[in-house]
Amino acid sequence: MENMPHLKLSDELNIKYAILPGDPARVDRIAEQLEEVQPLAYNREYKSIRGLYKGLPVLAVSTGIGGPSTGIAVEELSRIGVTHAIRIGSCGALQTNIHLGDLIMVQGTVRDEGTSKTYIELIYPAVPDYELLNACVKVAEKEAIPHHVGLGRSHDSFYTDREDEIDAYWASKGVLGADMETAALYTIGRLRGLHTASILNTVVEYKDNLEDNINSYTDGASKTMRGEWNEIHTALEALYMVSQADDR
Ligand SMILES: O=P(O)(O)O[C@H]1O[C@H](CO)[C@@H](O)[C@H]1O
Ligand SMILES: O=c1cc[nH]c(=O)[nH]1
Repeated sequence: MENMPHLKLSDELNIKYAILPGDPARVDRIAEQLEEVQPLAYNREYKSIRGLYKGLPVLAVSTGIGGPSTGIAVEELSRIGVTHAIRIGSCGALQTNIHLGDLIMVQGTVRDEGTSKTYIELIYPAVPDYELLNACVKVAEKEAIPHHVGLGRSHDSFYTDREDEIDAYWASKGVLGADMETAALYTIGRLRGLHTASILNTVVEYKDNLEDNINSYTDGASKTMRGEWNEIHTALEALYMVSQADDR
């Protein structure tokens, strides 16, 4: 048994399926959709619980903000035997038809961050596992959950003097939304043989005030909270679907 230095989890858990919020507070809201929940660890930004979804053992672990902490989480999860991981994040939309609480299923993401670059050159794509993302899309379609499928952009900064200009550029290239962790998850996950997907809940509409929206999100605005419930539900259903197919 090896206890991971950051997550403080070991392979004794023997759990293959994980959902990964950025925010540790989201772990408690994931718990509301699981049964037989057990707290596991809380070290730095990494808060973890285990629970059952329709009888399937699932791990929920927060990854913190940005690529570096996400990269560490992906590495340690892979070392303790996790094989499938879905990020349930939040994002700012980059298209005007995407509204608060809409989900973005990230089909590929622009690697505009530093962590994935430390692993492999930028010509390597940041893409999800096809089957896992497809399972997420099928759940959203079946349950009429508002969602969009397309490209994301993962970045490392929030408050530079060029944010509007950068957003306008990527919006003009058809990118749907921006987060900070999907590129590290997809790139490092794939290099380590993990099946990954990323679902992002829209907490800022395009051309809205970023700080106002983030604040209203933390205050529990209903559309974004509904989006969060939907992304957790979608990820859990998708993991369950894929686990059933793996068992056959
Ligand atoms: O809500 P999470 O999952 O943390 O995701 C988004 O929110 C944080 C920024 O506010 C960044 O981590 C970004 O990717
Ligand atoms: O605009 C936003 C909102 C959340 N997360 C981001 O990365 N950008």
